[in-house]
Amino acid sequence: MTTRFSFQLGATDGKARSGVIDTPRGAIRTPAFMPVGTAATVKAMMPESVAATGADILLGNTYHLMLRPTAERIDRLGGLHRFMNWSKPILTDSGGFQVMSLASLRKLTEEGVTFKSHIDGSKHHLSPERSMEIQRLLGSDIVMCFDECPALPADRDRIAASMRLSMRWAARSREAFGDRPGHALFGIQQGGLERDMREESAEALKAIGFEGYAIGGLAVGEGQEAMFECLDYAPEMLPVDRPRYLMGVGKPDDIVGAVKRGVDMMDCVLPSRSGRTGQVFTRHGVLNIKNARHQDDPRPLDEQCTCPACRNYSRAYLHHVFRSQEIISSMLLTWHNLHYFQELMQGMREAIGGGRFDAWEAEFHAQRAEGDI
Ligand SMILES: O=c1[nH]cnc2c(CCNCC3CCCCC3)c3[nH]c(NCc4cccs4)nc3cc12
Repeated sequence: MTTRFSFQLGATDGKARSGVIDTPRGAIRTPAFMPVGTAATVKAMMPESVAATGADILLGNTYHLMLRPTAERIDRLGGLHRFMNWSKPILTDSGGFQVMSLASLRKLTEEGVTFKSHIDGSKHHLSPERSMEIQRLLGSDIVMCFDECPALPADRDRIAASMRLSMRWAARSREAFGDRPGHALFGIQQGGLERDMREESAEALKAIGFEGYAIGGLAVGEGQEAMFECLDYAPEMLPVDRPRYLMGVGKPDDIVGAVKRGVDMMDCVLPSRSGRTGQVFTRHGVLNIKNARHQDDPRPLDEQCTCPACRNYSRAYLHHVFRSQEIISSMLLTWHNLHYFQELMQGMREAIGGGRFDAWEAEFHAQRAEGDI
C-alpha cells in the first residue's frame, strides 16, 4: 500500500509494456481492462464477483451519478467506494462524453455544457470546475479531465477547434483539481485522426502535466484500421513513464492491437452490456447463446474457462435461462465475459513479461474461428 499515486513500468516487448500503478487503494496491473460500473454497480455483478474476475479497478459514471442519486448524496454517505462496497481503485469519467450522447437540449459554450437530464428533464450544467468537484465528491482515485470528443468523420477545422477547446478545459481541470496526494488527474489527448493535431494536443497536455494520459477521440466510428493507424503514432507522443489510457475500447482484437501499440489501460461496456444480450466472448471467438443450436448442447461455453458459468453450467442451461429471461442469465454471462476479458489481459501481461508477446498474439488470432463457435 502507498499514500502516493505512481506508475512503475515493468517489462517491454516491442511497443507493448507491462507495469503496475500503485494507489492508496491498491495496485493496478497493466495492461488493465476496466469494467464499467455505470450507476454504482457493474450490472448483474456483486462487487466481490467483479474482484473475482481479476479486475483491479472499475469505472464510475459521473453523468449518471450526478443526476441520480447526486454526488453530494454519495459524499454524505461516505463516498462511492463505501456506497457501492468496492474498496479497490475507481476511475471516474468526466461526464462530458455521456452528456453529448445521452442528455437532451445540450448547450455547449466555452464555459461548459448545460443540459436537461434524460431521467427527469431537470436542468444541469457541467464544466471543468463542476466535473472536478463532482469527481472529488465521489472520491474517485483517478479523475478524468473534462473534454469534448468530436464525432467522426469531422473536417480538420472542427477537429482543431474541438481539440483546442479540450486543451483549455484540460488546463482548467488541472487548476480546479487542486493538490490531492494519492489521487490522479489524467489528461485526454484529442485531435481525431490528424497526426499534427494529436501532436499539438500531446504537447499542450505535457506542458500542463498530468499523472496519466488518455487517448480520446477514438472508437467513435472510425473503424479498427483507422484506429490502429492512429495508435501507430499517438501513444509515443505521450510521456513514456506515465499510464496511457485508450478510452472506450473495445472488442478483444481491438484490445490486443492497442496493447501491441503501447496502450496500458482500456474501458468498455462491451463485455457487460453484450452479456445481457446473450453475446458470449471466448478464446475461440463469439457466440450468441440465444441461438437455438445451443438448446441441447451439454458442453460449457468454453472448455478451458474456469469461471462459474463454464465450471457449472451447460450451453443448454444458459440458452434456457436466457430465453426465459431469468436474472441468473445476466449474472452468469456477464461474469463469464468479464472473466474472459481479464484472462486476456493476464495473458498479455505474462507474455510481455516473458518477451513473447508476438507468439501470444499469433496464438490469440489462430484460436479464433471466423463466425460463431
Ligand atoms: O474522447 C473521449 N473522451 C472521453 N470519453 C470518451 C469515451 C468514454 C469512455 N468510457 C466512459 C464510460 C464511463 C462510464 C459509463 C460507460 C462509458 C469514449 N468511448 C469511446 N468509444 C466507445 C463508445 C461508447 C459509446 C459510444 S462510442 N470513445 C471514446 C472517447 C472518449
